[in-house]
Amino acid sequence: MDLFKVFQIEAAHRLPAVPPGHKCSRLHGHSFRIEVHVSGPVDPQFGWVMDFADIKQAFAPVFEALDHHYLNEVPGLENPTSENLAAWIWTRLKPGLPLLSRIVVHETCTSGCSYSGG
Ligand SMILES: Nc1nc2c(c(=O)[nH]1)N=C([C@H](O)[C@H](O)COP(=O)(O)OP(=O)(O)OP(=O)(O)O)CN2
Ligand SMILES: [Zn+2]
Repeated sequence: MDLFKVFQIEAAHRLPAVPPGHKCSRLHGHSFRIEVHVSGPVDPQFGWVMDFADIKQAFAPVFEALDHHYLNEVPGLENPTSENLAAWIWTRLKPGLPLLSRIVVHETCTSGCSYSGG
């Protein structure tokens, strides 16, 4: 069974590796929507894979590190593409959330990426 919880992060960034004149080389912001997915068996006693509140608790340090920050200044996010952000979140969540199966980053309403580790 796969379950997920969605978080919204307001943050600014610019992409330093894009060619000169690319719109994303300019400072801009997004309301990033982050889906955190976990997969596992349904516990027959509780009727759930895990408590949504435990996903929220695991995500809290990530939220604090990213929300209302300039992502380029966050260590490890010097090039804050959706891809790098998804991998960055995965690396920080996986140790405390072993059932983590996927991170989905919605950078805009029409753009994003999905990362399952590895
Ligand atoms: N592979 C990636 N490509 C782009 C990324 C990225 O993280 N990974 N990021 C950007 C920009 O940060 C940009 O904010 C988002 O790009 P885009 O989808 O082009 O944004 P628009 O609002 O212009 O989208 P439209 O729906 O096409 O209007 C760029 N590329
Ligand atoms: Zn952007």
